[in-house]
Amino acid sequence: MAKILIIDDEPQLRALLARIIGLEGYDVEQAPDCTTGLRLLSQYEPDVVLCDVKLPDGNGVELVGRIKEIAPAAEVILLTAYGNIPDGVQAIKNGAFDYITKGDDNNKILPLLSRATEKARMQRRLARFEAKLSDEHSFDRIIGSSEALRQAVNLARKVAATDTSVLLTGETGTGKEVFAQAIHQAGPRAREAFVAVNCSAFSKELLESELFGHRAGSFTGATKDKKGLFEEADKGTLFLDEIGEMPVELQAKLLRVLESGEFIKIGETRPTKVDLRIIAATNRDLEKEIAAGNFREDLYFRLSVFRIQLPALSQRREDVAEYARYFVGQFAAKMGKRIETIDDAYIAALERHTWHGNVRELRNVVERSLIMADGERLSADTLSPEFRAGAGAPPDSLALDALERHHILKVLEYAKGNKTEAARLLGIGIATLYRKLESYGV
Ligand SMILES: Nc1ncnc2c1ncn2[C@@H]1O[C@H](COP(=O)(O)OP(=O)(O)OP(=O)(O)O)[C@@H](O)[C@H]1O
Repeated sequence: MAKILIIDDEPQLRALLARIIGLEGYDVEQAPDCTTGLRLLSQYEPDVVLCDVKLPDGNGVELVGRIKEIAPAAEVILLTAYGNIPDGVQAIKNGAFDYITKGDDNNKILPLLSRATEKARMQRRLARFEAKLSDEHSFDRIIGSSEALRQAVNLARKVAATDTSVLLTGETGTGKEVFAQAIHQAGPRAREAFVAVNCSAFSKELLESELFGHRAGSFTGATKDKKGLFEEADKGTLFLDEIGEMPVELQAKLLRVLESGEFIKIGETRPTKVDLRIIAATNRDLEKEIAAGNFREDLYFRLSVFRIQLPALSQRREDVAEYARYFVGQFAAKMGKRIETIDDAYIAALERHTWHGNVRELRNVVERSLIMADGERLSADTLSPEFRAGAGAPPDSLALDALERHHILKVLEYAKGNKTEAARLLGIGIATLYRKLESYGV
């Protein structure tokens, strides 16, 4: 039930309003002055405050700012005296939802209340969503207790509080994007946008228009004005993933944006100003790329003011078991399965493996084995044959083929026959999947 707080010093009017509003199904509290109103604000947590202008210990117009400070999600409707429009206008400037003239606008109160409570509810929902999002991307969600990973987390926590550019380096799947988001969330721009772009996913022309935006008609196909990602990320953070793949000509333009905070949209002549934090990531050795003429040294210096190297999983095998348990819990919940025990042989097989795809590969392997799991015990049998082959089992290619067939068909069944999804889960190309299915006569 939506909650309404009425702040008014006239007892009769207050009681009348409370009755009208209460009859509509709202929960109502009353306060005769500012002091009581402010106290009730934190105790009662109203959705909407109906507030008079002239109060014994203050002025309602000025109170609006205080109310919004204490309860940002609450909406305020001011009750102004007849003919006093300037009060209402000032109240809206101070953050009020609207104002109504006492006595004159009685029929407007209920529709206005309904709109104000709806807005307050949306705001609460948004605040909860933002809190959940920031929790999901916080440093606390970064798994791994090895010394190497903890050192990287410590460095990231330190730099997060500043506004410095960060360069995250490390093999694919080591968590560069996870770190970038945590740095953003723990930094001064947490409430602003985090915009990620994968520089390897676009051709040079497309990447340029994605980043800078364009004016309609500036090139064939540019039918509308388009905001670029620099602008989308204004005041927030732009995460440039796979920066090593950015074409050299664009690197020069990026450097200019970093140095001046300005850029020119495609098809425009006037510069646009932006205020950004840049976090870049790469799995390439940028120093080698500089030597080979593929990366600009000046951009490298600019981006690598603070560099964090994320350790590969092969350098911290002690983390494998922790990731495995974490991902088992995550996927079991997602798939509605109950896993009571994880066999030691299962963990041992994962610890033996060489993880070229690092945490991402490990996560995918756990997801696949949960699809295979039938009971409440997760055994090494749920892993694909290559893991078991490494466990010292006698090589029996016929048995392996049969296992592989069983595994692939089960994954395909889980993916509801969607071959692209099955190939993704299996970690093989779609063409390989088709070849295998054909050999099984499927
Ligand atoms: N320390 C970690 N804790 C929890 N999850 C992690 C961690 N590191 C990686 N992951 C998970 O592994 C997957 C890959 O992580 P991410 O995309 O951040 O890697 P990346 O280094 O950016 O990869 P790429 O270079 O391929 O873009 C994601 O699903 C992420 O949630």
